[in-house]
Amino acid sequence: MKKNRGRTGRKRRRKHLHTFVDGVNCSHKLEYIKLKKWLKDRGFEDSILRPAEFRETGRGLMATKTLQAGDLIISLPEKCLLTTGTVLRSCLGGYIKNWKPPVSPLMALCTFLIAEKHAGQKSPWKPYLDVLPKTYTCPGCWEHDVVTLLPEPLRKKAQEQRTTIHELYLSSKAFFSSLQPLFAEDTGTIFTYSALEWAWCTINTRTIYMKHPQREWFSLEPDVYALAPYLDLLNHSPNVQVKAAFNEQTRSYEIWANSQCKKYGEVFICYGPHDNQRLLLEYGFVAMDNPHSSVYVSSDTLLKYLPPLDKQRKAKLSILKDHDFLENLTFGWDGPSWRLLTALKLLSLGADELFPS
Ligand SMILES: C[S@@+](CC[C@H](N)C(=O)[O-])C[C@H]1O[C@@H](n2cnc3c(N)ncnc32)[C@H](O)[C@@H]1O
Repeated sequence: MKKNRGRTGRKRRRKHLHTFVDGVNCSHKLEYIKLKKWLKDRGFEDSILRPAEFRETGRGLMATKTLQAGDLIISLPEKCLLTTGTVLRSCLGGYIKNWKPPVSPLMALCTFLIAEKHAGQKSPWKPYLDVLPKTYTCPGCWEHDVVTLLPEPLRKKAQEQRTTIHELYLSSKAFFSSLQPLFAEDTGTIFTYSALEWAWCTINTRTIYMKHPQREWFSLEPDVYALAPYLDLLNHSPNVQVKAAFNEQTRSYEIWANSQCKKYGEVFICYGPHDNQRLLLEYGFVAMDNPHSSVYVSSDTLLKYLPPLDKQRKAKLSILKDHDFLENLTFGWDGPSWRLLTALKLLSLGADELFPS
């Protein structure tokens, strides 16, 4: 009988494979081949990373060799980055410079993404746009009925996110109309609410932090965004550390490993010490085994346990409200946060302690 031919053999082989390979390499797909070529034309030298599908985290980047602390993970030349500078150099630049009141850096980037997506084959950014997600999972994009199922205070934050995008859309309509000379179609059919929602989520979930000097053509909001093709395929892990910054000498955005990553393992970066509520709101996912996990205590819950006959109830609430202490009250792995403890301490003060004579 031939060895390993049966079901047990197949199972064993699969198990053996899984101990080496965490994800399925998808670098052979046409969209990634085109993206790599596009990046190479802009000076990108192939890195040790490959796009892959992972069971736990979806699409991400896989290491083709073991990475040690101190290794360069990726170096993306300035020419590959999409910033407000890119937008100002495009045909949108003149319109942005002439528009009053000035648009925000975020809005300029959203407009650029929508316009380039609309340009299709004609867009020089097509290979990048083709690998961007078609939809996003941030709560601001969820159906209203689904958002109402969320617990407070997450529900309120999700509704605020939706309102933010909606207000941005309404306040930008006139600016979008001003771009009509650039398009054969009615701008109302190009710069739609769903197009803005997609662009807004693209910026909010994928940009790297890169501070640019304040420019007179933009509003005063900080200009700290850069879209970094390919590098933005890196998923988040709260348990890794990397060094990431724009290197003025090499004129490239570089990421350096601070810990080891095994060959064929997923390479992660850390988006910040975020709890799962923040990850869900800003990036549309939650992280397993998140050391920053916390449970939010809504002000309603807090007030439920405040003695109803407390004569100082109104005064205490007013102090907490004025000092913004009715929000972001949490329990973490180490117990109540300092903010929650402070709020609880104030609520449990006796009348003589609250206003000592
Ligand atoms: C910068 S992109 C990373 C690449 C992304 N997975 C992709 O396919 O384009 C950030 C997005 O990746 C996803 N993501 C990042 N880290 C994740 C994780 N640990 N688990 C699940 N999804 C994650 C979230 O959808 C997030 O908004």
